[in-house]
Amino acid sequence: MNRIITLDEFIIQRQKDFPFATGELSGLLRDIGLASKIISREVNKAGLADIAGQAGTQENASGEVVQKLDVLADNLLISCLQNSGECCGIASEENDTYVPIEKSLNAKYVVLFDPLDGSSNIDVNVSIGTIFAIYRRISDDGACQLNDFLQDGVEQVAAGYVVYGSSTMLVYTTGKGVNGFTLDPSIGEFCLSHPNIRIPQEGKVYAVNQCAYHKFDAPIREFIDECMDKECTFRYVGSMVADVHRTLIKGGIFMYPATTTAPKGKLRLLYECNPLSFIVEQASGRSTNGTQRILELEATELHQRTPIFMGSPNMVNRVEEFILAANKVMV
Ligand SMILES: O=P(O)(O)OC[C@H]1O[C@](O)(COP(=O)(O)O)[C@@H](O)[C@@H]1O
Ligand SMILES: [Mg+2]
Ligand SMILES: [Mg+2]
Repeated sequence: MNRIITLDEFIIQRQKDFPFATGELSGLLRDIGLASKIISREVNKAGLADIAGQAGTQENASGEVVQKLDVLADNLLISCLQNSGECCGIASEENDTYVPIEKSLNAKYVVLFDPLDGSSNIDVNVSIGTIFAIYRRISDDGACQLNDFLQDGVEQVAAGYVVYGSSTMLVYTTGKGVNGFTLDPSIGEFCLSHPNIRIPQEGKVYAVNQCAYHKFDAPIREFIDECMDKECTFRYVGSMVADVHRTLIKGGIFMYPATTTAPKGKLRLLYECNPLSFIVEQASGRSTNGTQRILELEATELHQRTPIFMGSPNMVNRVEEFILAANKVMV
């Protein structure tokens, strides 16, 4: 039998890569690993009455319907992030504003997350996920401040996602490559299954909400037309985590462009786009809003949205060429 490397063991091993690390980040990653195991257990019961369906008539900060599992995952992450005492505050897609962690107000890190991504897929038993980003606080000691959360994506210290699919997988980066761990339910441990993930440089799969085709700008439609002419494969789960995970492993492009009805796109910069862009770039892929690198976009509000194009360099470069050409014509 091959030697099993658990997530906890891997995190401890990797601490050696950071000579001045004192173990705080490792504590946070372990907290997130624990929360993910509990969320995974609950997701596996998603069809059962007390977990299924909407959380009353509640809407989140973006005006979207909230599912019971969204609330459960949000609460679980907040409570597990208090374990190690290394997190001074969190910001979540489900909360209007950031939440200081009273027990560890002076801690060094803040964590931002989308507790359950793709939640409209819960009730139809399709893959969903959790996305997280960790930043070093920039304010002095004491309660965290808004600017601790409004940092550029390039400042991320670590980021990752968990996909609750045919198996549960946790994938993360601390800026030195990307590694993936599969949850072995029989021992309750995430085990290293995908070391040093690299995205295929030449992809042939495109993922986009094709129904919105007529609402996209002309260059995006031209790119999609070209994908169809070239007989690229089309895949779209409708859970960003699952679509990006497939893109990372098989290559291709995931896009959520601006539309005439959502001129800033749908996906959230801080909770979805930045962490997944950090992972994709660390796996040698690319991520852009069409004209600018996602990780360099200025964050001005917690629930900011951005269009996004991410994945294999050949396909991201190509969609950028269409956008650039259209912008030149306009000038
Ligand atoms: O239904 P659409 O417009 O294709 O949107 C799908 C996108 O919305 C999301 O579900 C939004 O995430 P949440 O479920 O966390 O709100 C993404 O995961 C997905 O990529
Ligand atoms: Mg989401
Ligand atoms: Mg969500």
